[in-house]
Amino acid sequence: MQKEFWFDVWQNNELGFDQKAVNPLLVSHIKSLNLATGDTVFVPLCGKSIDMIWLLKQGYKVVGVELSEAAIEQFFATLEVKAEIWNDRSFKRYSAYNIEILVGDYFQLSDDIVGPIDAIYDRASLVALPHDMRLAYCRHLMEVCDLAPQLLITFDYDQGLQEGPPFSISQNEVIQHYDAHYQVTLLDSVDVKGGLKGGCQADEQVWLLL
Ligand SMILES: C[S@@+](CC[C@H](N)C(=O)[O-])C[C@H]1O[C@@H](n2cnc3c(N)ncnc32)[C@H](O)[C@@H]1O
Repeated sequence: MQKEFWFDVWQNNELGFDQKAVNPLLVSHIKSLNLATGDTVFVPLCGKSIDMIWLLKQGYKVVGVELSEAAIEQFFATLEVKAEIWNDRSFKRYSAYNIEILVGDYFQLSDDIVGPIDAIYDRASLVALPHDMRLAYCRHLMEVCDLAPQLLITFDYDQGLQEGPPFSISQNEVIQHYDAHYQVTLLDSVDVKGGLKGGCQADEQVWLLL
């Protein structure tokens, strides 16, 4: 998926992935990360996810990265907070009380740009990328976050029935990406109500990486 694809998605408002309510798997399983108030959660490929507002309300700091500045302008409008904005190397940094969003290319991040991270929350991020980008995405995530614990949400469905994104990620694939570095546990698997994109049967799965 090239950058232009995502810029078009935001420009054309094709936001089927954007949730109107907080992800129930996040709410049910955040406790598995054993976070303390004030800990920092990294949200890669964050879009304008409402889950970030929920994380802030739980008392966590949030660091996100997102290609689309339009998404981040919409996010801060929803949050009803005015961000300070400045240029930080190849990123535009949007900053307000407990939240920092880096607008730019995830693959250009380094650990000193991201800062210390206590946990990673990946929802609709790994699954947004085609197979050839996912290996680089996972390696980069482990590098910039120094193997911080992770809550990962994926979809598992018959890729032959429907094109991504979101792409189907099998149990084997999660293990291939992360098993050498983390203890990988499948916490829950739920049927997507009404199917994915209004049709295809799919399971939404939540993984704990410790
Ligand atoms: C499917 S959306 C998911 C957004 C968010 N995680 C959510 O749950 O709503 C994927 C997002 O990744 C962003 N994105 C794709 N490639 C990126 C990259 N290389 N760097 C930063 N953001 C990227 C897109 O602009 C898009 O907002």
